[in-house]
Amino acid sequence: MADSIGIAVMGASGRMGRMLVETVTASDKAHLVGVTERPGHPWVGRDLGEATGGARTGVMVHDDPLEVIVKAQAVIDFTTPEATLAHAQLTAQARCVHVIGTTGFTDGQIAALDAAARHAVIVRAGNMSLGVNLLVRLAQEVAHALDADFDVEIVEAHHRHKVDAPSGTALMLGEAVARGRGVDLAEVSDRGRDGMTGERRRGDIGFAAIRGGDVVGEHDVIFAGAGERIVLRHVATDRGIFARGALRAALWGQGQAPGHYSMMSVLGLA
Ligand SMILES: NC(=O)C1=CN([C@@H]2O[C@H](COP(=O)(O)OP(=O)(O)OC[C@H]3O[C@@H](n4cnc5c(N)ncnc54)[C@H](O)[C@@H]3O)[C@@H](O)[C@H]2O)C=CC1
Ligand SMILES: O=C(O)C1=N[C@H](C(=O)O)C[C@H](O)C1
Repeated sequence: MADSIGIAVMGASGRMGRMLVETVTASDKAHLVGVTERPGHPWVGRDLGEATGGARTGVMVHDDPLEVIVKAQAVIDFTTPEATLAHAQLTAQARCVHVIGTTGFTDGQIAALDAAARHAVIVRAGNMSLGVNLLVRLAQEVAHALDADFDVEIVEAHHRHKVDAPSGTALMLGEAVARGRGVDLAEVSDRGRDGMTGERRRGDIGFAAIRGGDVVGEHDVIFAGAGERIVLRHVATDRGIFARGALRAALWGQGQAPGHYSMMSVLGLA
């Protein structure tokens, strides 16, 4: 285990938490040093393996994040914005790499993460997959090549349990299009059309969200012009792509200077 880094997974019973535990456990570059769940969760105080109906692992489920952060070289966090913010205070104090997959932050919450990143390495992305991060780059280039004669619409679909919209990925794609056009997304973002909306405003970037069933995550960036349409699409069929990206970020973060990084840096696309 000399070269293996110790990882803590927050929110271990979640859809992503389970996938992260599996991915870290299977890795020869990292090992699990602890996991957490929210206070009151039935897994708290139990052995992780037994909680999932398997054999004992010796890894206990804690509801106190500090218990696991002090043992970890990297924390992987796909929980809620409030929990992630609380974790960021502790990872900054412990100088521990904090990989954040959580989405749905307010601008104020992101500013708080910027402050924590003055002391520790934070890698945060609304989508940790290689494919989506490449799509972000492509969307920026296509937006740069086209003018506002092409209307941009970002359409995303997710499972029925997702609580935030637009998705973190849709916002990454919107930011990329805005960057490509040299505009501020906040000035041109058009979300949640309903009723007598009036005609589409030239240059707006539209967002639409579909929720249903067990859709892992699908994103289209549509450039709609007169007589033609370009559609850039990513379809996720397995949450393993996000977990593998998060583990890669945790390994990449070791030895980096404090800062608030994205997956673009991890993947060498920055
Ligand atoms: N960046 C990326 O690549 C991806 C990001 N996500 C994001 O990750 C987040 C989680 O997604 P899911 O796993 O689908 O949700 P989930 O609801 O299945 O899991 C979240 C887990 O966090 C736990 N939790 C809540 N508060 C906690 C606390 N204070 N301490 C410890 N655990 C706590 C919950 O009990 C739950 O088990 C969402 O924001 C989602 O959008 C999801 C997939 C990929
Ligand atoms: O909640 C999810 O499931 C996902 N969330 C991320 C997002 O908000 O974009 C990434 C992925 O699409 C799955």
